[in-house]
Amino acid sequence: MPDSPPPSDNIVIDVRHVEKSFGDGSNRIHVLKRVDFQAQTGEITMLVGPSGCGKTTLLSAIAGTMRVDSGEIRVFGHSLEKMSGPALTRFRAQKIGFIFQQFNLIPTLTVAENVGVPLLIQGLSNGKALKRSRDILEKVGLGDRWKERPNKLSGGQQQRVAIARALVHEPPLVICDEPTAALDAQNGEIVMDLFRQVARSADRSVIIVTHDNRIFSYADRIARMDDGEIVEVKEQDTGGQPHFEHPVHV
Ligand SMILES: Nc1ncnc2c1ncn2[C@@H]1O[C@H](COP(=O)(O)OP(=O)(O)OP(=O)(O)O)[C@@H](O)[C@H]1O
Repeated sequence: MPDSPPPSDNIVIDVRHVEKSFGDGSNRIHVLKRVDFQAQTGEITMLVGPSGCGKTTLLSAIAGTMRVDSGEIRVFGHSLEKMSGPALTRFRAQKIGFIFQQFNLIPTLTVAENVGVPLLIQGLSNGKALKRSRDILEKVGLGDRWKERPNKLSGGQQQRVAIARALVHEPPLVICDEPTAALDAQNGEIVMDLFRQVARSADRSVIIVTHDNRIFSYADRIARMDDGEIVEVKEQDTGGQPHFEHPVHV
């Protein structure tokens, strides 16, 4: 396949003709079928679609935690396929904050130590990392829980710790899989306002996979996926004042 032209300045994610299958022989399933997808800086992009259509698989490919079979994924103009494993790991640590469905908190560390992990990877001292971790824990409403172990917290509180850890090193790209699933309206609003702040920066971007119809008004762009393909992309005017909906059903 010919090398793609470099993306325009505000395209942060550029996915072209990406395919991915799992399994062999008669068990083989073609999960991503020639996906094309873009996301821009200064925006929240939501990826929606029925369960099993391939959203998490696409997110994992963009996050560089899973290699694809064919096609190309550029993040900030860098082609992920062309990076070696160690280079990809370094790139991810610097550029991307992740929130996955499983919160992946380390049970033996305190809440603040968990949040500080990306800062330690970047070489900050323990003291500075702790201060910044406590600051962001304050913002997600967990300022008083920093010394606890994660298993002492509820599911929604653990989700907020995972969100704090994804944002603490101020990565230019934040990638989230169902970030509000375990959150009540008040905490959902706090978290979405934080994502909104991130996406207000001209050089940052937030991608959210979600089934949560309470948060759709925060999206600048909604990409709908079905059966391994992006079938529709809609731009939304958030009017500067998106708000967390109180749903009839979630
Ligand atoms: N590592 C894997 N090995 C085999 N099959 C997989 C793997 N990961 C995902 N799949 C399959 O790929 C399909 C798409 O899964 P994926 O998790 O991407 O869907 P999704 O749209 O995110 O679903 P949901 O909304 O329920 O989270 C499913 O059929 C799933 O079983």
